[in-house]
Amino acid sequence: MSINWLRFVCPSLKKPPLFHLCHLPPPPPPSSAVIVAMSYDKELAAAKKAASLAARLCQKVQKALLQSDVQSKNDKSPVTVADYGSQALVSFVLQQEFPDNFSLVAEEDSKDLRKDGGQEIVERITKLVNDSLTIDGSYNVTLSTEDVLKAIDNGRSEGGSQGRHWVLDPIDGTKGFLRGDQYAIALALLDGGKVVLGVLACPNLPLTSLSDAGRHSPNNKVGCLFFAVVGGGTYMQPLDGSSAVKVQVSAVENPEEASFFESYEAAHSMHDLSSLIAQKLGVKAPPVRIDSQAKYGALSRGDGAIYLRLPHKGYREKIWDHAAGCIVVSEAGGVVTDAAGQPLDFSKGKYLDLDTGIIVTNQKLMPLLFNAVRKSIQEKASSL
Ligand SMILES: Nc1ncnc2c1ncn2[C@@H]1O[C@H](COP(=O)(O)O)[C@@H](OP(=O)(O)O)[C@H]1O
Ligand SMILES: [Mg+2]
Ligand SMILES: [Mg+2]
Ligand SMILES: [Mg+2]
Repeated sequence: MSINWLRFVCPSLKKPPLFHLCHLPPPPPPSSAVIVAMSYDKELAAAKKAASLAARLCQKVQKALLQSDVQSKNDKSPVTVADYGSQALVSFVLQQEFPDNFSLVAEEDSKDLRKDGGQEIVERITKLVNDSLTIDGSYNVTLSTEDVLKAIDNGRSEGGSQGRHWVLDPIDGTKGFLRGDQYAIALALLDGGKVVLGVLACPNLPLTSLSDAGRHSPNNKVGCLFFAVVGGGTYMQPLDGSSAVKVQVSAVENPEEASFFESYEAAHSMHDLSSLIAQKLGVKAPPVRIDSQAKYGALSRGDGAIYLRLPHKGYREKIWDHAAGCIVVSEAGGVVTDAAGQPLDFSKGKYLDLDTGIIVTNQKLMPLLFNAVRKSIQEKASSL
């Protein structure tokens, strides 16, 4: 199995804390104004379909990967046939559903695939995508390798504050995917620079809480689809399509009873800083380290109460790593801010322009968490 390797890098500080939801609606209009409720029904149905199809493609590849035991210890950010296949598939489905108004900001591009020696991998990706489309049966097409490369490159939009843009991470947590652990297909819709819809497919996330005893039992089914539309709450359903349930973040108010999530990869978040924060809060449980936006999904249903993401200096967060997760948590009653207490701003293009770190919890715990984060960051800086 061929695997190409990519890498990324690089953040800032400002303004007083606000504790807003990340997609906070504008202030209410005067009572005489006509309120037009925006419906995103068609977009939600398309996003769920695209993410579920992509999840199936990824599951197939992950199974083959694990069986053939192809893994790597290279610590650069990886990209696999499944990342490309997932992006091509989601891009194709969305373009079919919204041919007149289609803009996609997505993580991957076809540059490496078009290089010498890339043909074999492109053929594999094309086969995976066509197999997925055949199983689905809604589109009577067979894509060529060039169609697949174009579908991948249709994710080159820059996003921004005007109009609608889909935001896709075709596999978030590629390192987790390669290890056989957690990963997510994360798809969101921006409208006027705000996240209005998010879907998170988490093929390896147990349907029952991560905090439940016996979660490693072979009977514990995995595969969750979280979805949220602005103002409509957050729902979770099994990836196999059975019915959805509304979910809520944890109601824990006492930080000693809170458990928290952080990245599995220490390079993605400073584990020493989160331990200091946990210590200040009096959190008793050890951190739960998992890959990808599955953390946002798990938090939205109350598996844990806090998610801390504190990247090393210089790392710039990309919108596709947080857009879907942010609305999934905030519609479930949670709060997502940067380390300065500001809501995340998805309107500035591919990157989030934020103060070092992202903090996520429920509304009751946020003030305590925010203070602990600020104090810990100051202490760490003065000890250097
Ligand atoms: N040095 C770094 N610091 C912070 N995040 C990083 C990073 N290197 C990669 N990432 C991002 O972390 C994401 C995975 O998040 P997590 O740590 O929550 O699993 C990666 O997404 P991809 O796997 O889509 O590339 C990548 O965008
Ligand atoms: Mg990546
Ligand atoms: Mg990612
Ligand atoms: Mg990715």
